[in-house]
Amino acid sequence: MSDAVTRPVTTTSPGLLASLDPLLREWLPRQRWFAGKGRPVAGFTLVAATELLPAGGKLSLHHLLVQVHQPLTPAQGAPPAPGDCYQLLIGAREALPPRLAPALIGHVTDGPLAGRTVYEALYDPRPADVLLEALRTQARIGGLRFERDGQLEIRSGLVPRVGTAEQSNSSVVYGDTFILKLLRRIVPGVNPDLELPLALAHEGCPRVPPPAGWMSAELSGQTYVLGVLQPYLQGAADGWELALRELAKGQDFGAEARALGRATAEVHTALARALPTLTLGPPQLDVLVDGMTQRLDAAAQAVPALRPYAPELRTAFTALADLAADGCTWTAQRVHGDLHLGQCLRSPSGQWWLIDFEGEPAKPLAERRMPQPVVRDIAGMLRSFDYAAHSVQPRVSGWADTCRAAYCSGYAEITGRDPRTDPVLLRAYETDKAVYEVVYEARHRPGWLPVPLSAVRRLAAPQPS
Ligand SMILES: Nc1ncnc2c1ncn2[C@@H]1O[C@H](COP(=O)(O)OP(=O)(O)O)[C@@H](O)[C@H]1O
Ligand SMILES: O=P(O)(O)O[C@H]1O[C@H](CO)[C@@H](O[C@H]2O[C@H](CO)[C@@H](O)[C@H](O)[C@H]2O)[C@H](O)[C@H]1O
Repeated sequence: MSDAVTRPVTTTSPGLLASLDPLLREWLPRQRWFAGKGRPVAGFTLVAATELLPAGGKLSLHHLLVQVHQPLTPAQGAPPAPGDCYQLLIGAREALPPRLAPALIGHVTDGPLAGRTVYEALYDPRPADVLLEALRTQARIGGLRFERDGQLEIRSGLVPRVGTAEQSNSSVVYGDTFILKLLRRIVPGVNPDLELPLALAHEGCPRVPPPAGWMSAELSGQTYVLGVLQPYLQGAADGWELALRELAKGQDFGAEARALGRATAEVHTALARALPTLTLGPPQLDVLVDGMTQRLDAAAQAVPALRPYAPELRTAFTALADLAADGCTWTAQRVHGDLHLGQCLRSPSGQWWLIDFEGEPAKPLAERRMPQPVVRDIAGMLRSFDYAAHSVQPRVSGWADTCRAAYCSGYAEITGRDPRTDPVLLRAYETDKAVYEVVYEARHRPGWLPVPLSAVRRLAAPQPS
C-alpha cells in the first residue's frame, strides 16, 4: 500500500509556495530529517497551508504541508514523481534577530511574504509556544486539530527550546516538562508513534512515556498525525550515550543490557495484551521471507559493497522458510519496529524507558503496523550493541557478546523465552536489520557503512550446524 498523498487541498495563501520555492529547494535537502537526499528536487505542491500567526504582524507563522517532487532517477527530462509530504513550520519576520541566524531559510522577494525573512520557526520561542497553547486548549485551526489527554495537566508558559539530538523528526522541549515531536515526513493513517504509546498507557505499562497531547490534520477524508507531546524525562541519558561512556572506560554494560532486556520484554508483554496477535505458519512466513529477500536484493542493487555477500545472506532467509515448511510456527504481535540503544532512555532513578515507536521511517505505514515476531526488536538491540562496540578504539574484546547474553537473559526473566533458543529466526532478523542499516548508512552517514558491513560479513560466514 502506498503512503502517497493523492489529493492536494486548496490553500488560503495563493502564491505563498511559489515565492518560497527557490529557498526551499536549497534549504530542504540540507535538513537531517529530509528523507529524499541524493535525488534532485523537481518542485513542490502545496497540500495545506494554515496561518498560525497572521501575515501582516511583526511575526507571522505558517504551517505548511508540502509535497516534494523528486524524479526517481536524475535523468534529464524525467517527469516529476508524486513525492513525500513534509510538515514545515515557517516563521516570517522583517529581520531575523542574531539568535535565530541558524534557523534562516532565506529572504523572500515576491508573493505575500515579499521583503520578509523566512526561517525554521521551531527555534523561535513564540511560534513554539503557539503549538503548546493549541494543544493545551484543544484548538482547531483550519484543518489542524490539537487534542490532549484529560488526565495530564499541561501548564501554559513553559519555556520552549529545540531538541539537540540527531533525529529523523524535530522535537521541542517545554520547560523540561514536556517534549513535542513534530513528525516531518507525514503519511495518512494511524501512526504507530501515537497508537502504540496510547495503547501502552491504557495497559498501564510504565516503560513508555504516555502521550499527553497530539496534533493531526484532516485532509481529503484522511487523518495525518503531525506531532505527539509526551512528558519529558528530565536528566535521562540514552542507552547509546551510556554504552559509549562505559566502553570508553573499558567497562562492561551487562547489568544495563539485562535491565534493557527486561524493559523490552515488559513492553512486548503489554503490547501483546493490548493489540491483536497472530500465528505465523508457512503462508505468512513465505510473505515475510519474500520481503526480507526483496529488501536484500534492492539493497545489493543500491550499495555495491553488499553484493559479494548477498548469496550467503539469502541462506539466512531460506533457512527460516525451510523451518516453516517443516511445520514450525511463530507468534507475531505489534512491536517497536526500530529498537536500538538510542531509543532507550534511562532516568536518573535508573529506570529504562522506550521511545520512538514510529518504526523504520522509510517503510510504508501498513508494513510498520503489521504484527511481527518479537525477535525483530531483539535483533535491533543486538545490532545496536555491535554498533557501540565498533564505534570505539581500541576495541573492548567480548563487550558486545556480554551485552547480547545479558540482554537475552533479561528478556527471558520476564517472558520465560530466551531469544537465543531460536537461532534461525534470530539470524534472519539480524541479517534483515544489518541489510537495512547498510542502506541507511550509505544514504545518510557513509562514514558508518563499515559497521553494518562487518556484521554482514559475520552473518554471511558459514553457520555452525
Ligand atoms: N520523553 C522524552 N524525555 C526525554 N527526552 C526525550 C523523550 N522523547 C525523546 N527524547 C529525546 O529526543 C530524541 C529524539 O526522539 P525520537 O522519538 O527518537 O525522535 P526521532 O524519531 O525524530 O528520531 C531522543 O533521542 C531523546 O534524546
Ligand atoms: O532516527 P531513528 O532513531 O528513528 O533511527 C535511524 O537512525 C539511527 C541512527 O541515528 C539508525 O541506527 C543505527 O545507528 C545507531 C547508532 O547511531 C545504532 O545504535 C543502531 O543499532 C543502528 O541501527 C537507525 O537504524 C535508523 O532507522
